[in-house]
Amino acid sequence: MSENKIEEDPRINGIKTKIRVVPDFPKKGIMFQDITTVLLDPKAFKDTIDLFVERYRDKNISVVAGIEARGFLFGPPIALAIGAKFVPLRKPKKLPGETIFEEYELEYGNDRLEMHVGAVEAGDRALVVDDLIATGGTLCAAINLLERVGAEVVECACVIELPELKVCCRKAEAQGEAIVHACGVPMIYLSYMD
Ligand SMILES: O=P(O)(O)OC[C@H]1O[C@H](OP(=O)(O)OP(=O)(O)O)[C@H](O)[C@@H]1O
Ligand SMILES: Nc1ncnc2[nH]cnc12
Repeated sequence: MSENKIEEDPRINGIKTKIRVVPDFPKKGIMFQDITTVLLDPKAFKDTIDLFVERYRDKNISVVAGIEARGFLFGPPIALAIGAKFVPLRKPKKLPGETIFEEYELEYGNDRLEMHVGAVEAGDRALVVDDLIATGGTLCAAINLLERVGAEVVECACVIELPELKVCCRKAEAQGEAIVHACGVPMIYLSYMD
């Protein structure tokens, strides 16, 4: 996956230094990557958005789909800057209209993503945005939702990739499990934790 990292840009290191790592949250053994500390620094936050906007502004993206909750922080400014609509992919029972859903497993539990019927149409060109990829289960659920209604998922964009779980992703990929790359969608990320 390293070929998909935005390499060499001096802004990346600045962003990376603003990510706070909290051990044993939300439960023992998890090294939680906290992006709220990036949001406290206007330059790091702007650099994060700009890096994605520079990559996607000429890719004819018609919809940015943001994953609840942290994809809602990065997705809308990217959507506004590239002139795309923003569609929230939400956790269960939050959307008031008719929805479709996908279930998935997390590093620390199970969950489900829902999307409003009609928000994304066949032929839409989609970018999926989240703060972090761990196992890829969440992104896969998002991709499935978008593809079920006929959208083309052009790429997934995350700020952080977890290196220890990347190994799991590669293993899963080799075994042909349904992870992000098995869905056939390229993924870009800015920074992973050393
Ligand atoms: O690659 P995966 O293993 O699927 O994990 C990544 C997902 O986990 C986190 O969200 P979380 O489910 O903790 O929800 P939150 O943003 O609402 O806290 C993160 O923001 C991603 O959405
Ligand atoms: N280690 C982690 N830090 C922050 N968000 C996560 N989502 C899944 N694993 C995570």
